[in-house]
Amino acid sequence: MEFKIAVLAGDGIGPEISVQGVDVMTAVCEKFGHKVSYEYALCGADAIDKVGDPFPEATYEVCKRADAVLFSAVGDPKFDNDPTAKVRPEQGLLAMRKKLGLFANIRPVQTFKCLLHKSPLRAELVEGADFLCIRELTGGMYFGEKYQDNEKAYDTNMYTRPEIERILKVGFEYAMKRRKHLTVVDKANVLASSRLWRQIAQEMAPQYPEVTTDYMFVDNAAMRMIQEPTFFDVMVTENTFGDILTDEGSCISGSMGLLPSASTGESTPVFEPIHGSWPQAKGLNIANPLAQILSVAMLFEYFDCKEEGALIRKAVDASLDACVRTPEIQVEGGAKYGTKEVGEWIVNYIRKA
Ligand SMILES: NC(=O)C1=CN([C@@H]2O[C@H](COP(=O)(O)OP(=O)(O)OC[C@H]3O[C@@H](n4cnc5c(N)ncnc54)[C@H](O)[C@@H]3O)[C@@H](O)[C@H]2O)C=CC1
Ligand SMILES: CC(C)CC(=O)C(=O)O
Ligand SMILES: [Mg+2]
Repeated sequence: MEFKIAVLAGDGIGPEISVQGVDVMTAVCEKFGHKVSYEYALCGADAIDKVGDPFPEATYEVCKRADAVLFSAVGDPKFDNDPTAKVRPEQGLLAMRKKLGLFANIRPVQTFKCLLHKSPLRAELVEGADFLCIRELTGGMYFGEKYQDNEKAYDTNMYTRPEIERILKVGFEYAMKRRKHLTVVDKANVLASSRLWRQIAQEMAPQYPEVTTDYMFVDNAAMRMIQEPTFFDVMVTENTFGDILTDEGSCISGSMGLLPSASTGESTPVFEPIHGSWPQAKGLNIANPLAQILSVAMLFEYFDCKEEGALIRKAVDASLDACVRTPEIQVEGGAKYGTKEVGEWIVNYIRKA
């Protein structure tokens, strides 16, 4: 195959993990005889500083002509700490998702056997947890009408029937391919938007008689994820709830630096870690590159390159087993590995495999 990849490194730890993702992509392509080329483009705070726009038109063009986007993270404290800033790095990420029509964000939450004790939850509780959060990505509060003055502010949580139907369909279809259990997470006891989600889910469920569909309020789901994470197979939920619940999900795996995702929909898919730009770690070579590297595995799997994805997963497992890990998941007293060293170890493993 031939892959044209748009690389959007962004801010904070973004550029450091991006390099590792690209190197793994290149190593796998060499191994399997695929051609790969990269086009780098600006986004986030970096793009605001350089051209005044967090998702410049030139970046959009690069994304449109690519087969896939390898995205890292955006965000910078100088904007986080200025609630009056009119242009923000995160608007670039939202613009990319909206313009590319990426309505379905697939976020797998899994455990690694050797990291069970790194979860703040008891190992026996998280063992075997393996679920997908299907997060709606281009609607809801992040995109609804907003207003802000010194006395009043609001964000509108709006969803239309077609938006709900298409994301629920993704949820039901993933459930069919997995353990056939779909949990629709909403707040239908309070929110009108959630009631429409639940109504449409109930209308669609009979089309998937093999799927056990249940409905759970988001506050209860947040608790159940901690209490019994193995309960879940596929959960489908709106943009805001999915964003929050998957950060919580990273505690099941043991680190924010472990969770990849695929943002898919109407055009070029984007593969991105679920975490942000962790600005405090910028330049320190301590960020875990695995979320980015596993996003590359998801990229290959999206294009039906199963062996390529499996090799990356094998290399990641091997690095963890060999204790080649970044500080937040390192064994006590073990050798120290940085972002770069973990990435290089994985690339070498792939080359030798
Ligand atoms: N997709 C994106 O680009 C996202 C961007 N952001 C932005 O990122 C900036 C920082 O936001 P935060 O709320 O601090 O979230 P964050 O995800 O950047 O960091 C939260 C915590 O997660 C851990 N963490 C994150 N990435 C890690 C990695 N690769 N390896 C090991 N540990 C890691 C660290 O302990 C960190 O303190 C903000 O400007 C925010 O708006 C936040 C979330 C997503
Ligand atoms: C920074 C936000 C726009 C998004 C976010 O937190 C996420 O996609 O996980
Ligand atoms: Mg988030």
